[in-house]
Amino acid sequence: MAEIACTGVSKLYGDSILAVDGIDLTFVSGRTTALLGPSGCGKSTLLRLIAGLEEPTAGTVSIAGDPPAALCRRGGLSIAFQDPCLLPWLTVARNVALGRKLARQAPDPQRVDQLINLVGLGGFQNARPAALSGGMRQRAAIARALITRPQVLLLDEPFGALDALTRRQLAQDLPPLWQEQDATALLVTHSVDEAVMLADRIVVLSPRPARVIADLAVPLPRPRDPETPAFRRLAGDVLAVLARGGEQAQSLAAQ
Ligand SMILES: Nc1ncnc2c1ncn2[C@@H]1O[C@H](COP(=O)(O)OP(=O)(O)OP(=O)(O)O)[C@@H](O)[C@H]1O
Repeated sequence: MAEIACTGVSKLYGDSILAVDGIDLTFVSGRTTALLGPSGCGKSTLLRLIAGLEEPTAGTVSIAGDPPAALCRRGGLSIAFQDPCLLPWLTVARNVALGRKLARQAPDPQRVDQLINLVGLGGFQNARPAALSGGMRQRAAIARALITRPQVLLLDEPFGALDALTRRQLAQDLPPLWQEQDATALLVTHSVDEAVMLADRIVVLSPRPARVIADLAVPLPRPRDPETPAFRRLAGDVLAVLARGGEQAQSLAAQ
């Protein structure tokens, strides 16, 4: 079990850029949470703090009671960024397999194949990144993040460069992959539909500095269809919360 606990987490860049302000959140195993907020609000900063890539200026982040670095060292934490960061000289299969090598796990060519097929790259195992579209590279990066069967999976707008149809397909196909292994998954997004499609829980953040303005359950069965009335209703509610958060921040700034 890899419960993530953020306690009073803040991040100040330099003297004046407060990106994250006093976040208290717990994320439990087997659940997918979307961190939703307007552009520049501090979502990626919060994700980097949880990954241990940056240190908070106040508060603490722990995973299963330890600092994030402890899980990283054991290969239990994977992160996929919007920029896929594939190694150009390696094939798709080798890029995906690299995830296990870096985590010092034994090779598992069968899982490499399975994941490549699942993200819709079947037939491109031997292609190099230069021969792929941006969206295909992103899908390869998602497969690489999943190859270690991580206990914690952090996704920073991983579907940003994908077309609407592929996003929808991956949103259906991917969550079962990390749910079956009881991973604690966090997804950063500014798309309400993506949050409702993928998550069990949506944490809505204010404009910078990121503060929690709502913490909502997504009680929709899977697979989800964005065209259904229940989906549209929930997406509308979330959007209203997001818009209210923006208005509150503007009126505070004006005071
Ligand atoms: N290394 C850094 N040094 C200084 N300021 C930074 C740094 N990283 C982020 N910031 C600032 O912190 C704020 C939050 O940035 P962050 O990337 O976390 O937002 P975001 O919500 O993920 O944005 P987007 O949705 O546009 O990706 C921004 O004002 C950004 O300029």
